[in-house]
Amino acid sequence: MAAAARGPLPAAGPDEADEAVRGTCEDASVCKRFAVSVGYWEDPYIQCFVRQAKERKAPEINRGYYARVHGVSYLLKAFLKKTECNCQIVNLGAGMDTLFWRLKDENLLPRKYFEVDFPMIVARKIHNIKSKPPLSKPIIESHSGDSLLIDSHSLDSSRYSIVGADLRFSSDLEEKLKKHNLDIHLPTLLIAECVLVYMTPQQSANLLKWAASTFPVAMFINYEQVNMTDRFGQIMIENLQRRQCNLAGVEVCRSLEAQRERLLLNGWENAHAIDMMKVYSFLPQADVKRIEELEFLDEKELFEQLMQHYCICWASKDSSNLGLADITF
Ligand SMILES: C[S@@+](CC[C@H](N)C(=O)[O-])C[C@H]1O[C@@H](n2cnc3c(N)ncnc32)[C@H](O)[C@@H]1O
Repeated sequence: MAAAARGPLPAAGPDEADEAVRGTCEDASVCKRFAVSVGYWEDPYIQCFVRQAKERKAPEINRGYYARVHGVSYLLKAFLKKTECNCQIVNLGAGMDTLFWRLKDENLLPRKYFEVDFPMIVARKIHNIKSKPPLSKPIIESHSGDSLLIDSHSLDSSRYSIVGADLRFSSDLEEKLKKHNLDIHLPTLLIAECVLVYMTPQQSANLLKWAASTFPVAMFINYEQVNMTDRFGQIMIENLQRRQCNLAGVEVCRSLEAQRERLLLNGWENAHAIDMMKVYSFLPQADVKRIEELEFLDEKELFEQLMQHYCICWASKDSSNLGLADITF
């Protein structure tokens, strides 16, 4: 994490602000692509969405992404196990995420996998899918029934749908997802990876409330910033503001307790929030040994600070007693 540059912070208008938020999609996929190229984890699909990063990413960033991908995947697989894949996943603000293809390779596809992002991001993702057989073939293979619907703004197959919508408007979101055969009675996992922080606390509360009141059996996984009121957090905020990117929801990212409380206040139960240093301490020792040998990490203190400023939060609702409340690291 670079130190903050000096000078006044420019203000962004609403369109510029949304454009800057959409730009974070690129940041996430470029960082994941770089970490994959160094060997942190395997993902043959990410290269279909992003060319190799021009600049190297620092080892602390790569390790952080490893813990993020591993942490989200650990909870997700626990959910798939509890539901025996008889479920659906809704990935909110999915960007260029490759989870659908990775789950298919592992024979772990849910009954249906949905992704939502801004229409412009969705159009970009669909363009890639249409032009790259390693992406389109698995969708065609997993599809059954009527013809697969794919145009420049949405994709609907029997196992995978991509929907263009603004998550700040949950009624519009529900209508669009239902057109793609969302089944509110199926156990549902909602994932938000670095997404809620770009909405105001009221908007993310509406989204969380909508999800909690719509799905009787569900789990929510949220990965994002935490402990943002200290000096390190302020530098992170300033660095993003310099790119016109405003963390509208940063107030909820003040502490682990605030993150947990938000889930409870908006209709979720069994809520947990842990920082990424803790997640790192839960990684299997063999994995830690392998990734720590990949690159020399000079800035141990910086790595620890970075990891203390991101967290994974999860919560569930379980009227069918599937045991979702037991899911933990
Ligand atoms: C930091 S990126 C993360 C992408 C992906 N979740 C990942 O981890 O690779 C944030 C994503 O959320 C999307 N996003 C943010 N606010 C949104 C909103 N209000 N409606 C739809 N998508 C949104 C952005 O377009 C972007 O793709």
